[in-house]
Amino acid sequence: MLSAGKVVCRSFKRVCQPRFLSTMKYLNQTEAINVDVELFNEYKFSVDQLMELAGLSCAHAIAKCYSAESHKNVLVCCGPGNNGGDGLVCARHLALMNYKPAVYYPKRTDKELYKNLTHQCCSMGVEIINECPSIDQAKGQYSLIVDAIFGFSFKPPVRDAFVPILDLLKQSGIPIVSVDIPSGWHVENGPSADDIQPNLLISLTAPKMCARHFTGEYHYLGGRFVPFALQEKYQLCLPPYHGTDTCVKLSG
Ligand SMILES: NC(=O)C1=CN([C@@H]2O[C@H](COP(=O)(O)OP(=O)(O)OC[C@H]3O[C@@H](n4cnc5c(N)ncnc54)[C@H](O)[C@@H]3O)[C@@H](O)[C@H]2O)[C@@H](O)CC1
Ligand SMILES: [K+]
Repeated sequence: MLSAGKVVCRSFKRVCQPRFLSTMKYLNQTEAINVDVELFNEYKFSVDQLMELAGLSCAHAIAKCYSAESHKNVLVCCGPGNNGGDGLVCARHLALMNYKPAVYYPKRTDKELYKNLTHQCCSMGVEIINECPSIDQAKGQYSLIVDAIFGFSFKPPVRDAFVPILDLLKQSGIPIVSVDIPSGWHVENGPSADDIQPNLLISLTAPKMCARHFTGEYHYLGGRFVPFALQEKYQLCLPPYHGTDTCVKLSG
């Protein structure tokens, strides 16, 4: 039985995975919001449950692409919404995985969950920086930047408070890891000419339409929490995760 299972598994990977990749759904903004609402309202997940799994999967995807030895110092930029929350969780897990993350969180959300996530980072020795670093400071200190500024609820144009940090991401040349959506990109139409170009994109739940325009090195899917019935309802055709992995490589 075991060897028959292995054969099925091997042929599944070889024959079926490319089919999944070509039929995988890329969600528009409304579909992304609807899946989100359904997870909370129908399946009764709490925000912090999903955020923990999302942020953990981001830390795992980062570790698969950039080792703590070669990319120890990581600047994690967090925005005001749940994408920023994923960033705070990711920073905490990176610290546990022997990276040295620092968090830049310019517009803090006045909610218990975000206060707790920030407190956890502080208590675990993650530096919280209050000023947006200059390009020279960033180049001297960080070898990787995590972009957890805006996710699927972003509506262009970028408001003034976030222009300096997005300029840093555009101009520093430090590799960028974008969580769910490259910040500043239109969620459906993708980037305009001067938008950031991440090296690693970690789509969460299912890729959004803008991910079709991603040309960076690695694309991963994380957020392994979507119930099979919900995957079927939205015909997500997600690729199979391997074993106990929390993320799966889509390209790279
Ligand atoms: N089920 C899901 O789909 C899950 C989603 N999660 C994360 O949640 C994200 C979505 O979170 P949210 O809906 O809170 O939204 P976002 O985190 O995408 O951003 C919303 C925040 O950004 C601000 N904002 C929007 N447009 C702006 C602009 N042009 N300039 C400046 N600020 C702007 C809004 O005022 C709001 O504070 C996803 O992308 C993903 O990262 C995960 O935490 C877990 C599960
Ligand atoms: K982002």
